[in-house]
Amino acid sequence: MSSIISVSKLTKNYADGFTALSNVDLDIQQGEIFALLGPNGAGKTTLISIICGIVNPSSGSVLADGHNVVRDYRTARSKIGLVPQELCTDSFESVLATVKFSRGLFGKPPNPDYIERILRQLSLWEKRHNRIMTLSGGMKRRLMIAKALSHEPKILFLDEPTAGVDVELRQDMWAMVRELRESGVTVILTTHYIEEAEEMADRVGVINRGKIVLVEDKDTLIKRMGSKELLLQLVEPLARLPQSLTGLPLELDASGQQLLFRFDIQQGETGIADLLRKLDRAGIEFRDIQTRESSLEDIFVGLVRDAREQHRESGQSKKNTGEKS
Ligand SMILES: Nc1ncnc2c1ncn2[C@@H]1O[C@H](COP(=O)(O)OP(=O)(O)OP(=O)(O)O)[C@@H](O)[C@H]1O
Repeated sequence: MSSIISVSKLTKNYADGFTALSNVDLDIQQGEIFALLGPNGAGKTTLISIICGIVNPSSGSVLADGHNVVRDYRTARSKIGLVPQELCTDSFESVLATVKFSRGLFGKPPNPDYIERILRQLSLWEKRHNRIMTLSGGMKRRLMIAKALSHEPKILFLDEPTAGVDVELRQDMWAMVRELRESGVTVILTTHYIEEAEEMADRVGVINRGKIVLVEDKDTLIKRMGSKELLLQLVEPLARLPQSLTGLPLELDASGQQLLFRFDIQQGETGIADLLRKLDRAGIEFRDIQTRESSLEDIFVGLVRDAREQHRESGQSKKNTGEKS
């Protein structure tokens, strides 16, 4: 698969001096659903806004379908559809008129067949003559997607597509996004719902304090979710793992007093019996044993916390050296 969006060394310093993005590298593959996760203020909207040409980067570059979003703005922007968080439409217009108008803004010639196809796909065709103010909340959200797709973009950004939406409508949205992917559109969504990323995404990226801290295949993350940890408190601390235990998914913590063994609960054979035999043979005794399950939520929270601590530490060391943070 090739990259349809390529973000390279992207930094954004706002006018007040705040650095919202710092040296971000990210590649989105053609035809995937990519979920961008991050806590409030992490930089998700800033990143999307730069890719969509709404905000100027301070340094670095973004290519959308091979076109530089600053130097070749019009062509790059025509490849992208953006569904913002807020519903913003003229409520007196009809559904059909507003979608046609959006297409016209990109200088595309009329294509009634295409407009009909997307309105049918989004279950809005029957409502095409309705004024927007008469639509339900769910229909208005679908209309925002129809507007974003009106100029036949290859890439669709969905900013918090299901924020404040009920469970049923959320599932409809998920089904629809999958259909869009089937039709060849690359979808990038931001979300606060880990469950949503889990349900929909092919890959997941985590952003925190303007830095990408993880990009990973969702199935790999799911596997991690299915993994459990076994913690063994040792009677005597170890300086290092003995040779007979290397090659196992086993880690010795910095104090040398705790062993962490990771295993997959979905596998019939966990490897615990083998581990215990090997510990016994190596003469390693433990006084306590605990199991712990890690979820995607844990992984996410852990990543964000680690990044926060690193940030604090680097701020501290800069203070110590008198450097500005
Ligand atoms: N125009 C601006 N001037 C100064 N700082 C800004 C500006 N826009 C955003 N910021 C700051 O940049 C940081 C990132 O904001 P951004 O909106 O990109 O985050 P986000 O991840 O989308 O957050 P949320 O999930 O809350 O929407 C925040 O600390 C925000 O206050």
